[in-house]
Amino acid sequence: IPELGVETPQPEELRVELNPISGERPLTAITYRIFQERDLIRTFSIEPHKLLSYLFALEDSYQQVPYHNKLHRADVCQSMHVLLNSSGIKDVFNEFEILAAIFAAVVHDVHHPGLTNPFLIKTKSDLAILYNNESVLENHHIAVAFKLLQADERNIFSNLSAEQMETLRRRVVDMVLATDMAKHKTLLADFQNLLEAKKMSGNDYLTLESYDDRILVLKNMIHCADLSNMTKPLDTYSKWIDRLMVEFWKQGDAERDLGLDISPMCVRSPTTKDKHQIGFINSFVHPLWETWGSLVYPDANTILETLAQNREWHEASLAALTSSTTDNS
Ligand SMILES: C=CNC(=O)N1CCc2c(sc(NC(=O)Cc3ccccc3)c2C(=O)OC=C)C1
Repeated sequence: IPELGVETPQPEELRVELNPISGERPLTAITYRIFQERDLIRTFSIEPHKLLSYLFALEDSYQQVPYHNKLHRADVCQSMHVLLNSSGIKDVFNEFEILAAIFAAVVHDVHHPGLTNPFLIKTKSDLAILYNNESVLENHHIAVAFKLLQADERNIFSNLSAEQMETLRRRVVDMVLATDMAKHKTLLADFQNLLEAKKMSGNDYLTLESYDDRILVLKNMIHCADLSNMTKPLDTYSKWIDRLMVEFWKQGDAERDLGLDISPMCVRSPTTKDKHQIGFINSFVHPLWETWGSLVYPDANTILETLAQNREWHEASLAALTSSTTDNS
């Protein structure tokens, strides 16, 4: 498969043509490139025009929300691509698992309404009724992703056997469901138990035999990719937070208008952003990345340092805010 996806006598002209697409279509550009780099198109005889049609449809299947949009999906897809190459697990996963992992990352938030599961549940939304309050958003993302595959011109897996398709679907469902924040504590505890057991067995590299052990690592990997904003350099990280806070504050306004309790991170106040980030990093992000860091040691050391610095930045910013408010109080 040529670098630009199609044979051309004028690669430079085509590259100029394609650039605006990668600007408007970051998800398609990034995902297509990753499929190429990992040779997935050739290995699974994926027809390039079907891959582009599917990615375009995926990119166009979204609601106008500031954070949970195609940029976030492109970001998680790229982060997954990097995490799959971490030392200690680089040669663990086979091409089928890699196909499932990249696909799960690119579809994991498709058609996200910009609202949280607790909100959808307490407002008795159609989605919560449809999915019986169980991982409401995540079930929706998976259903939309596979619905889009049903059109023949978008079925990128048409050359997989029925059995391969069944296993791929199982893996994608397992990974996307694992991005539900409500599953975090169990997912991380199982991951820590697995690593403890492996350490006890003494061999220094990770050997994963069972489907359950293998998918458990991939579930934690996509969960890490989904919560990787706080491990990025501050200027990138703060751009993500600003997008997310707009989404949360809009939800807070809706909760207020509906006479519902306002979720803590949706309260419009100067200290919410810092308080929520500090709490979220302490309860979810640091424990998860510390465990991941022990699996891929020393690959995640920089990430863990950046995470600590970002948390300190919020603590300093909160201290400055609260001292200034106490000053003039
Ligand atoms: C750039 C910074 N990013 C963040 O601060 N977050 C990432 C996304 C997120 C939260 S808090 C939260 N969600 C909630 O806090 C609501 C909730 C609480 C408990 C169970 C399920 C949902 C989410 C979220 O939904 O992402 C899903 C992976 C915090």
